[in-house]
Amino acid sequence: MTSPSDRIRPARGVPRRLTDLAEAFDLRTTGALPTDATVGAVASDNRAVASGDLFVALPGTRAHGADFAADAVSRGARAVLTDDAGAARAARLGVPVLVAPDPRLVLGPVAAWVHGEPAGALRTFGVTGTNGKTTTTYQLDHLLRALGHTAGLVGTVETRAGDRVLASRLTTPEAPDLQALLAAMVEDGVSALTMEVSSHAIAMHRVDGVVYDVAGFTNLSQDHLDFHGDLPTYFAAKAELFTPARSRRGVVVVDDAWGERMAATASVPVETVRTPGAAGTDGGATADWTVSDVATHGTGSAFTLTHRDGRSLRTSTSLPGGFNVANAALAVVMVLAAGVPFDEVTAALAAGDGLSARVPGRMEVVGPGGDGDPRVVVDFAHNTEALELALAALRPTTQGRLAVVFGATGDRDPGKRPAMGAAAVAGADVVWVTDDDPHDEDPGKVRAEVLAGAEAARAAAQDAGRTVVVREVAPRGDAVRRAVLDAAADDTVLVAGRGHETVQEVAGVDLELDDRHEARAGLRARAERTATA
Ligand SMILES: CC(=O)N[C@H]1[C@@H](OP(=O)(O)OP(=O)(O)OC[C@H]2O[C@@H](n3ccc(=O)[nH]c3=O)[C@H](O)[C@@H]2O)O[C@H](CO)[C@@H](O)[C@@H]1O[C@H](C)C(=O)N[C@@H](C)C(=O)N[C@H](CCC(=O)O)C(=O)O
Ligand SMILES: Nc1ncnc2c1ncn2[C@@H]1O[C@H](COP(=O)(O)OP(=O)(O)OP(=O)(O)O)[C@@H](O)[C@H]1O
Repeated sequence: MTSPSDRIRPARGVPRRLTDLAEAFDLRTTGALPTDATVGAVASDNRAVASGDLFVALPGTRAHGADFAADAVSRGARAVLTDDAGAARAARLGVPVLVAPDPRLVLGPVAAWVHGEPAGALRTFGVTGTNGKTTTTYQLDHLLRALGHTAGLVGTVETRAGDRVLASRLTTPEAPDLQALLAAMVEDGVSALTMEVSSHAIAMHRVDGVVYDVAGFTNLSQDHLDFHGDLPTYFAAKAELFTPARSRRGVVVVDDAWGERMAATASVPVETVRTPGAAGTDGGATADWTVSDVATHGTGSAFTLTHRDGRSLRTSTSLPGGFNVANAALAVVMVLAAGVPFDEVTAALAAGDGLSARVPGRMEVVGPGGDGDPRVVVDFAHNTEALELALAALRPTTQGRLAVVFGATGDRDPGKRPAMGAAAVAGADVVWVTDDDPHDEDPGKVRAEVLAGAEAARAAAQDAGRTVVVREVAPRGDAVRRAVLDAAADDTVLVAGRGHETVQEVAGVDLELDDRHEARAGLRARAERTATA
């Protein structure tokens, strides 16, 4: 995990006058601004402040940024931008104070202005959706590099600016970090940026100040309702991305009603993509792009992508499952929507072995199976739909039993816990209920809510003549190792929910926990058991 002070900043920059800033954004000041006062960057967390920064003190749910303004000034902040409440507390710090009614609303445009609007110097792609953002951005990054771009990537797993890499704290960074990152990318010669745009980020104005050349939409299902309240509000947050203030063009997967609604409500030009996974539609006749002829190809799938004007290409993705065909198709169409010529994209796909990016913790094969061992796959699925799809993706290539190890996140979305338990029983033969990230919630209580759904589904499956084994094991490391040890040679074990994550937050303590490491420990224990048998 990185701390707020870890951020990628440009090495050079043109300091901007505070008087120009106050005028450009119509900011009230609590006194005369020195005409020579300048700022070179922006920070909204005191721990990230460097000399010459503007510190933006935001009101929050847990604190007001003004609580940290004195420390920010001691770290070299040249001025404070805040609201009226913050201004009263920052007044005696000996630096200019600028006031905005809602500083979070101006934070993005101010940070972009201070850094010289860096997004304008990049080809920019933003991907939103409940599931598939990380996978799609990695595939986009892979294709942009195959096209010769120096590509930048921002998302849940990591932030890459050319050769600089930083582990991510948020899926979508706060505006000061994002704009500094974009400025550093421009400085490093990055020509194309791909990033995940979470619904939280849109709702909290983190990406204000960026107009994406192309915005992509994967899908919408139940998640994060503890923040958005309900699905229509969650949808509305994502729909914001497909407006002229935030993007120039859009590409929308219309495999479900939410996708069709996104395409219909977008106020920017949109191209639609439909795959054979489309539920309850007319099979794609009305989509701009249609995926067809999906076939197993190595560990993933080959597929054909055809436009209504007849243009067609055949390519592949290395990641299994129909949903990864949708992610791959979305990535290709987003690049085409950016104006890259069709034949250049076709050639780059051929040269780059299709969409073959390895996405950390997304259907990551830790043990391929064979030599007496089960196949072991680690995935990030942590909501009901993702779990269903991940299990469905692995079932066709599982000769024996399909086992799943998973839990539900504490302090988030309790409504989805029984449904995840039921989804696991519906899709697997052996279900190991364990912990995910409990955060500050009692892990046993979270497991019990998941088990309630699992047990009900298990009883129903038994009545229908299908036996499913449901077990509860904690802590998570034990559950992963036991599932791998318990599996037969022709089984598959899916370890779902945490993917690439290496830290488990338990009651405020960050514990080292990497599912891939635990899975490999289980495979080693099998080898030792065989050796001593
Ligand atoms: C719901 C949400 O997103 N909250 C974010 C929000 O919190 P907040 O407005 O309540 O702020 P606060 O924590 O009260 O702090 C107030 C101000 O004081 C500042 N501060 C705070 C502490 C300190 O020591 N120094 C300091 O300067 C903060 O930077 C902030 O400006 O602003 C904070 C500062 O940037 C974020 O840390 C916090 O993200 C929390 C940690 C979080 O968990 N966010 C998750 C839900 C999130 O954003 N997830 C999405 C992905 C979702 C998905 O698709 O899975 C993401 O984009 O990562
Ligand atoms: N297009 C899709 N539709 C449904 N499920 C998907 C899709 N793509 C991936 N998944 C499933 O969702 C999980 C998360 O995928 P990924 O990390 O790419 O999505 P994400 O939107 O970035 O998730 P998060 O917002 O939590 O970071 C995967 O591990 C997989 O199980």
